[in-house]
Amino acid sequence: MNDRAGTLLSVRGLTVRFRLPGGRRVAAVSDVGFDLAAGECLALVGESGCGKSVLASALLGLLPGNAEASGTALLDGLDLLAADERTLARRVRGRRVGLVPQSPAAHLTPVRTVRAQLEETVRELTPVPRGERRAAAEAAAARAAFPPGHLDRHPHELSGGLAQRAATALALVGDAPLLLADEPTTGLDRALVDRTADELRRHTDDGRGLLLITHDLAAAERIADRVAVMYAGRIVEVAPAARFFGAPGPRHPYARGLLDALPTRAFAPIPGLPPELSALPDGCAFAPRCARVTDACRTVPEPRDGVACHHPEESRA
Ligand SMILES: Nc1ncnc2c1ncn2[C@@H]1O[C@H](COP(=O)(O)OP(=O)(O)OP(=O)(O)O)[C@@H](O)[C@H]1O
Ligand code: NI
Repeated sequence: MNDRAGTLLSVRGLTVRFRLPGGRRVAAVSDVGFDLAAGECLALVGESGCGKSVLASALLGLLPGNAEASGTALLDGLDLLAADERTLARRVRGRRVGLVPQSPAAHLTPVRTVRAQLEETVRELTPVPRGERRAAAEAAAARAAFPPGHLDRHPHELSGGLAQRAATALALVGDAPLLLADEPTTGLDRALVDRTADELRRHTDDGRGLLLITHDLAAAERIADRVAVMYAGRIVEVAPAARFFGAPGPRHPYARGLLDALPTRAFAPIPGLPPELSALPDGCAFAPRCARVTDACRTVPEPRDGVACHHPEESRA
């Protein structure tokens, strides 16, 4: 599942800064790099405000006007960060990158039925001739396990779970090789979280790459092949999910703290708060909260073996 030869998305040096009035700058994403293969799910986890959604917006060319992005993000040879809006609109969004949104209810158009929205998206994104759009829309619904009997309903007539499936069906219409899911399970109960996660996994097993953005570590553990942990705009650890959630466990002190904070584990929160991204300290951003801090932490650690820390926990494999 980690077939490097099948790399679908390759991100290097991705950095996003927001300019604020008064000359302040928000370092939302800093020097992020990762690869994602076809058929692979990479979970991007980290506390609220660490830059996950900004990273996703950068990949989709949907950053607001006060943002500056640099770096590269190659998807099938096309640099998403260098592409112009026309290319992104015509060739990328929906066609090469399917977006499973954070809040499906907000993403769906309230005044139109699910069927109408699916058919419209089929018309926009695929060459399917008019007479076959109805069948194509029904096929997309089926792929997302959306029940055909509910196709003629409006979004407000759907449960949270069905709204999520409708949004996923829309994301699947263009048969994009990369799926980007930003908090797809927010607001769902545990059973629905599991089901939604399993469905996303199924679309990954069909050969798509899935970037799953979530702060739900249980969902990440359930379906991810690898986990990337973000802190204050940087990826501080990337590890195979089995090693991260099992043995030897996370190696970055922040990543270990995230897992230890889970109610199902030690239930011990990390002391302190993440830094303001408009006033990042020099050096390692986690140092002020880290029990293992040393003088070396005054510089930003370079990632080594998937961990950006001057004193990672030893691999106990
Ligand atoms: N348009 C903007 N202008 C200035 N700062 C912004 C803007 N959009 C986002 N930010 C800042 O960028 C940082 C990263 O935000 P982001 O939404 O990516 O966090 P996140 O990790 O997705 O959090 P959550 O889990 O809550 O969704 C935050 O500090 C946020 O305030
Ligand atoms: Ni977010």
